Amino acid sequence: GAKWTYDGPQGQDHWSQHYPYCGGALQSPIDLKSDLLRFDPTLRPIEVQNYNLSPNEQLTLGNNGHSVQLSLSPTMSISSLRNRYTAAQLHFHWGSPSRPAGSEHTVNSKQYAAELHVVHYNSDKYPNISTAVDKSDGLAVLGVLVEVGMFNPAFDHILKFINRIMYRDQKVKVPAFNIRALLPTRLDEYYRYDGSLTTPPCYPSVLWTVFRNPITVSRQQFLTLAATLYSSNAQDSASMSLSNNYRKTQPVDNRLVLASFKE
Ligand SMILES: NS(=O)(=O)c1cc(-c2ccccc2)cc(-c2ccccc2)c1
Ligand SMILES: [Zn+2]
Repeated sequence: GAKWTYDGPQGQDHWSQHYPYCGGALQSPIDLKSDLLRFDPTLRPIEVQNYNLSPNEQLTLGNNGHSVQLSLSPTMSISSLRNRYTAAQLHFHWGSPSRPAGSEHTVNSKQYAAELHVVHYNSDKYPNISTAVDKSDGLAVLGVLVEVGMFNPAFDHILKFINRIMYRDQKVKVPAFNIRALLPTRLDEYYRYDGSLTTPPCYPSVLWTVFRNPITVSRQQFLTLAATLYSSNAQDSASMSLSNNYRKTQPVDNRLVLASFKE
């Protein structure tokens, strides 16, 4: 579709001109405010299957001009939801080298350095992700907040190849690794709400699970993520850095935001 950006004339305040859902209801991300949350004791720990991929398997790491994304094996899934959701891809949103604040969801207005999204589709109901992407029960995304702290060995399985996909539309095959190591230790503490894709076309088709506990990456790892990629392609004379690729928080309106834990 038409090209969109996070800032400027095609920036997020204008997305709804070409993508009407972006101006509609059930939009993501949101600010996860304590006084909005409702503790829900029926929310079970998230259970994932086959996240521990073999290094013999290869995944595609790519720069799509808006994020760095990694294709995932269709053997991976979330098994603890009403339907089975099969993994499709993961990608990140981040700030900039000078401002390590680029998460999409915020917690009591605190913005984290970055955010990881692991995108799954309802494979009980839909044959593939393209048919699922605009259905109200189509997608389930796991959101992981990222803060700067201890070095993260799992994150390096992606970072060590990032200089091969500096420009838009570049892709590279990489060895698979244990994707579970990118998630926080505790999968029983999370926020849950009905929302949308945080990029155009902003379909209100996502069951959001944002884990309470962030993962950490080292400052050097964050800088590598935030300072290496371009949103322009290799031929473009003027290179545009890929940074601050996060959508601002959206109105919650009368949505219920659930928590699987008591504060
Ligand atoms: N941020 S997100 O989780 O809502 C999201 C989901 C999907 C997505 C991916 C596959 C199937 C269905 C939805 C794609 C993107 C995306 C990010 C950057 C550039 C373009 C698209 C973002
Ligand atoms: Zn995302």
